[in-house]
Amino acid sequence: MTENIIDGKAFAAGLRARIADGVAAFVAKAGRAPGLAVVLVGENPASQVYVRAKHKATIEAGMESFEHRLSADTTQAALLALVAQLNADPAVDGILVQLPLPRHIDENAVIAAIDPDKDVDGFHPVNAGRLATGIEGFVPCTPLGCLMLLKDRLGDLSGLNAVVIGRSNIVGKPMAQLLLAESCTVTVAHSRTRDLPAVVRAADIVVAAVGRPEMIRGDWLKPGAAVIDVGINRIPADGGKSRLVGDVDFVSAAAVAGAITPVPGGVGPMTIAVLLRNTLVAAHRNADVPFEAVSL
Ligand SMILES: NC(=O)C1=CN([C@@H]2O[C@H](COP(=O)(O)OP(=O)(O)OC[C@H]3O[C@@H](n4cnc5c(N)ncnc54)[C@H](OP(=O)(O)O)[C@@H]3O)[C@@H](O)[C@H]2O)C=CC1
Ligand SMILES: Nc1nc(=O)c2c([nH]1)NC[C@@H]1CN(c3ccc(C(=O)N[C@@H](CCC(=O)O)C(=O)O)cc3)C=[N+]21
Repeated sequence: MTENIIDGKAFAAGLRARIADGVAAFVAKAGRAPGLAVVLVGENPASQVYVRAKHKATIEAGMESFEHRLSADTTQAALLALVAQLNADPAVDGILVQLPLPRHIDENAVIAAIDPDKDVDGFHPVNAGRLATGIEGFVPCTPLGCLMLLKDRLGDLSGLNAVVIGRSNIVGKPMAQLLLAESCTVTVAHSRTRDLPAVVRAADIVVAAVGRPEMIRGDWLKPGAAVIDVGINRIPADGGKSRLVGDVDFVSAAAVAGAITPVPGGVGPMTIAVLLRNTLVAAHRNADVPFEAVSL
């Protein structure tokens, strides 16, 4: 049974192709390419992989990529100075500071320093507030990518019971806001939730953003539920290697779910495609060019 698998990788490739068309149209009108600045502090191996993937996708979409790699001992003041420089640079439409940051740097202070209208991650409190109050702004890439996959598969989501497992500022909370705005009945579960399997069993939509390998099992699910697995967990595999698994036990869940995203190849590729989408939207706003949203 493979028809219930949601191919995020293919959906993301289609989205990136539509974005590339949008970039070409923007260049024709504005006389410049949209620009994305990515800041990486330190040598976290996973972060290096993501930053490389973002750079490649940015170039392939026809955008300008500005990469800033800083050493792990960079001071908070130096990072804030770089953010201020990027805020003031007219060639930079979007700014992403890769998380996590080294422990001696206050992530909230850095996020708050980014110009909200260049905050293509949607992490700034102004954008969180806009999302919560229904004002247009930047929506975090991972939850917006999850919503796109859900709407593509299910159409209208109104009235459905949705459970979001996880309440982080970058995934769980904005995911819950997006589902609420689609008129779902939303439950947000977390580490203090009592009887999580029973909560999950009531859900038509399950979004797992926990960071615990294969925690959500098929026998927790309501048959036919749509399952979106945000988790990215690297676990040991045979031969001293490692492999990537989600927060959902894919084999048991796929036997019960009506639709399910795999890991890898599900939500991860969507995150990067939506980052490009947000950057294209930012470029239109910054250049004062009207944005004709063609299913982006
Ligand atoms: N695919 C992608 O593009 C992305 C993937 N990720 C992945 O998504 C996952 C979540 O990321 P993130 O939101 O940043 O993680 P956080 O660690 O910030 O948040 C995890 C959340 O899960 C909750 N939680 C932990 N244990 C349990 C449990 N046993 N039962 C129920 N809830 C629990 C925590 O609850 P509490 O608040 O009570 O502590 C917390 O709210 C990770 O695997 C991460 O790698 C993240 C970003 C992008
Ligand atoms: N400021 C900031 N913004 C982020 O959006 C951000 C961040 N910091 N820090 C880390 C998380 C994580 N994240 C992912 C992006 C792509 C994949 C992705 O493409 N995953 C592939 C597999 C990649 C692999 O093989 O390792 C997949 O799931 O198919 C995963 C995770 C963005 N994040």
